[in-house]
Amino acid sequence: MARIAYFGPEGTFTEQAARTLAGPGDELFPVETIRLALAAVRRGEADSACVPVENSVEGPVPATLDGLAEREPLIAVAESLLPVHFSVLVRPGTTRIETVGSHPHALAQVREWIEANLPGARTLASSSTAAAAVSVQAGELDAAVTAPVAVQHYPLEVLATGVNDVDDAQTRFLLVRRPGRPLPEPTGADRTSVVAAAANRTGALAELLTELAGRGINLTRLDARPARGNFGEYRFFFDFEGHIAEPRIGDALAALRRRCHEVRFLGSHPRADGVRATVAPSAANEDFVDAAAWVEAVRNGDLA
Ligand SMILES: O=C(O)C(=O)C[C@]1(C(=O)O)C=C[C@@H](O)C=C1
Repeated sequence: MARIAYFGPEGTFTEQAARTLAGPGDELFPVETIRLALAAVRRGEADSACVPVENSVEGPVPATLDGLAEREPLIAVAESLLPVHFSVLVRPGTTRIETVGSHPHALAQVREWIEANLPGARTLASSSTAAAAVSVQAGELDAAVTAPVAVQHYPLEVLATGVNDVDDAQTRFLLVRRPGRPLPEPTGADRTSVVAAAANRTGALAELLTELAGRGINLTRLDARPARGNFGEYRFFFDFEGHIAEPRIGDALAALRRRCHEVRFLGSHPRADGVRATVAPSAANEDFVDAAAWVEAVRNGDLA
């Protein structure tokens, strides 16, 4: 039985994602912020944490990226992809809506709906969608933009549902744990994540990308976040197809390690969408194994 901390309170999208990732008998508990969910794992109060990492409309979740790049390392061992549809919840009997709250990622995905349907309402950021529902219940907000399941957790009414501006929006969530145990096995449909700090000079990022491209590795995400030390210095977050157990991926990670003053491995795990890696010609794992065997044989004086 594992204890899984999730970005709560109850009724968030993250709770739904955590339920898809939990095993039978696992115990889930809500934590107020992404930072605290990661801290619970670092402190050993949780075996793993479920946190959002990227949304197809609003992009990366900065608190998760920064939280994984700093302090003791954590490793993503699984992911979940959820369709994101929003409801607007109000207290029963509400007739006037002056304030609408939600997580900033959620507010950004319903901007057009609010402009068209609640003109003049002020939007206010909450720590999560469900935290906004708690504020509505407490009378601090008039309406909350939440996951449809939130209405099952709070004594509120659905004013409208399906209010998202983009129909097929999705959010990807990670299950992270401390290092020190074997990684998930490669499946052929895996994602590897790293964060790297390159030197602040011409072409440094291009060189890293060339290391990946030259090994036929397909990127699925690239984000930059301030390194927080010197203004203008950035950390780069790379997600790409493949698993560190594969020779071409191991080879690429070794190259990033050589080129960067800081590289942190953030995990290799199966992709939730099951998309198998596309491998460029001459970049298959067998090609790497074959080429390494040839070099070894030449070194030994057996071949020329
Ligand atoms: O607040 C929640 O319900 C969350 O799980 C967070 C979060 C996010 O960070 O993107 C998850 C999915 C939605 O895109 C909106 C909010």
